[in-house]
Amino acid sequence: MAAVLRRGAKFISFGSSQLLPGGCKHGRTSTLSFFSSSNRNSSSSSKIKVDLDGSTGIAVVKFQSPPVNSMSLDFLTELSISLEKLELDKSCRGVILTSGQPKIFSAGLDILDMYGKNPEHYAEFWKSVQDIWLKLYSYSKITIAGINGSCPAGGCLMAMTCDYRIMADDPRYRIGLNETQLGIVAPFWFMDTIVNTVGHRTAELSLQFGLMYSPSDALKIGLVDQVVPEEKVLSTATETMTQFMAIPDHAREISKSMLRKPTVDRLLAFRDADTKNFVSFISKDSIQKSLGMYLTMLKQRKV
Ligand SMILES: CCCCCCCC/C=C\C/C=C/C(=O)SCCNC(=O)CCNC(=O)[C@H](O)C(C)(C)COP(=O)(O)OP(=O)(O)OC[C@H]1O[C@@H](n2cnc3c(N)ncnc32)[C@H](O)[C@@H]1OP(=O)(O)O
Repeated sequence: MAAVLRRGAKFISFGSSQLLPGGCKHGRTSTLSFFSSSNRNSSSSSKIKVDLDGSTGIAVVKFQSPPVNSMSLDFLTELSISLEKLELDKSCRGVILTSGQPKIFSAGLDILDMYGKNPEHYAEFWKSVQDIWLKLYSYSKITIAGINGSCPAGGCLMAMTCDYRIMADDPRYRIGLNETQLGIVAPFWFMDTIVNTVGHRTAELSLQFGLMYSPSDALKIGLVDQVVPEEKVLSTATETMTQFMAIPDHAREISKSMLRKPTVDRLLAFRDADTKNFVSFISKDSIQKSLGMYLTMLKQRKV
């Protein structure tokens, strides 16, 4: 997996990979805001901000982990706690996942959690990735992803767990499972999720090439359900949520569960083996070396 850096171009190459077109640089500080109206229930951990509107039953869960909402162990833990609280909250009927960072929904798994750590850390990290997928893929409430930025790999996986995906119409944004472009293989449950979303043939091409789709191409293959101007992502998500809410909860919930249970059960059955596979794969010297080079390239990239 030789790494090649093409500076000055729109993409960076890692092995045969292309990084997403970017150019945006992000501040590292975050601003927390609070609502005081009696119908709103807001909470904010350092990386996840939750705003539950008691009058509509809709919670907006905003990722606020600068610069790129990468899914670190801390991020995943905070997200998991927030989702658990909302699932137990009877006043919440649906959750919109979106980003508070400009131009990025989520950069996927945090590479720093997969690099230079010990096997115990890799196992803990991987279990938290499995946990968030299990939670979201079998979430009883309605989930909508408001994809207001790029969304590679783990970011795409998280969006695919939702019941509906709305993406901002910006040709610079990309979404997809690009693992093969990084020289790694998407785990079987990532694969199951994309097969369930876009169908087997499209998933085959998508996974083998590690394709990253523009919003309009993602819409064509059914990876997202709607593409709207960026400023309308949240309002469209709210309107769509209202349509889902018109369906009796129990009937919708049972339908979702029946459709997704076999996929969920497959990970549950092989969870330990999957963790062992991940730890042994990510601990390999060759993989660590490649991840190190990839990180260096990300940090050096100036476009
Ligand atoms: C046989 C079976 C065996 C099973 C084994 C399974 C193995 C498979 C394991 C896991 C599957 C992997 C899933 C993943 O999600 S891997 C992560 C994939 N993500 C990416 O490749 C995205 C990389 N990032 C980018 O392309 C860009 O950063 C961007 C388009 C998201 C944003 O671009 P831009 O706005 O220009 O920002 P910068 O590139 O300048 O980045 C800012 C800052 O953030 C750091 N960074 C970016 N992405 C990550 C990341 N995923 N993790 C950690 N850090 C990240 C970047 O390095 C910059 O840092 P700084 O210079 O210090 O500010």
